[in-house]
Amino acid sequence: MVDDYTAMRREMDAYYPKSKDIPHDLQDRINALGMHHRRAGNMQALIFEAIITENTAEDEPHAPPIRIINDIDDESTPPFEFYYSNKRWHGEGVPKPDLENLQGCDCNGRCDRNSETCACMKRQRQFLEDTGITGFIYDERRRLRTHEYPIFECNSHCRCSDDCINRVVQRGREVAINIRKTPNKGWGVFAGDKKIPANTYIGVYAGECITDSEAEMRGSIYNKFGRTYLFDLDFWHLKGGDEEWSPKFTIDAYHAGNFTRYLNHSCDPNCSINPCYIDEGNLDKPLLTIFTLRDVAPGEELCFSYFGRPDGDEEEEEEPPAKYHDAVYIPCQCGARNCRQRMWT
Ligand SMILES: C[S@@+](CC[C@H](N)C(=O)[O-])C[C@H]1O[C@@H](n2cnc3c(N)ncnc32)[C@H](O)[C@@H]1O
Repeated sequence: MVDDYTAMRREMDAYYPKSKDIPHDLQDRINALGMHHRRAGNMQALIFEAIITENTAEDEPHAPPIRIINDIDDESTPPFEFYYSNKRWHGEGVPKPDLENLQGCDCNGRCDRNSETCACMKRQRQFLEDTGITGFIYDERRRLRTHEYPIFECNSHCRCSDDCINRVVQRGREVAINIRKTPNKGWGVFAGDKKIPANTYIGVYAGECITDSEAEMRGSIYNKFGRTYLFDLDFWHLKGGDEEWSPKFTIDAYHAGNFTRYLNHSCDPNCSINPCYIDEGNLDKPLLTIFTLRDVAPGEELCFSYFGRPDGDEEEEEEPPAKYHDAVYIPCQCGARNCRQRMWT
């Protein structure tokens, strides 16, 4: 199955999704119904779950189905305001995926973690120098060996096999998760019935890739209703020591996105966000990939820190980037012992 899937991806090299093509017909029809119909019992949850399965069957063939659960109030599903998708949709002014500068490896079968010649290994090694890690960033069980470092997976130009150890994010989600209503943070993402081990891939923060100026404009609209799904492509390895550097692109999961748009903030997060490159040679456009930082118990909520990884300096309050000058502060409801008590949205 994975073999077929990767072959299909290779053929589709030339195709990339664009924001203007995000389907919205179903969302429009459902939103046109009266509130009575939109809240009718479990029907909505079944439709929502079916849409998720249908829209993601190709790119996460091993994923257990996602359940929508609400034992808090009578809102049967999150609002039907977005197109459910694991893909990245390219907005106006955003360059298409750079496949010309994408280098593949010439390995046979699975890439060898001790190889001296694997091009993907060499590229990865450049970015792991200060960690002391040799080999790929994944271990034999496909778990992440260090967090918040750029991940360079084998790609469509590589000769290695589909079961190569350096292909993890591209295989799609394999763990069970549910979207569940929380008492005080809206909807959230929770582990399914099984424990999720530390360093496991959870999902990709999917959505529209938009320019910095578009993000600023959308940010001030979202701030008015106190809910934002913007995530800047802002990582240390892109700055190269340049104090003036600012992110060129932002991911907006408002119009299109997947379950990761429901990940809430925690001051003591159990997940991290990591930049990852697969079929993209442009360093400014990594995928945002979510991995567990520690073992997650069955049914536990999955959260990441909206302010980057806590560095232990609790006195230091992170400020929103200058472009989100009208960001709104709200009380943080994460409940962690080290909670900063407030967050910006
Ligand atoms: C990306 S959305 C997360 C999903 C959101 N709960 C929902 O129902 O759509 C971010 C929003 O969730 C809420 N949120 C997330 N983490 C929170 C926290 N720790 N405390 C309070 N609200 C939170 C805020 O309204 C924030 O703007």
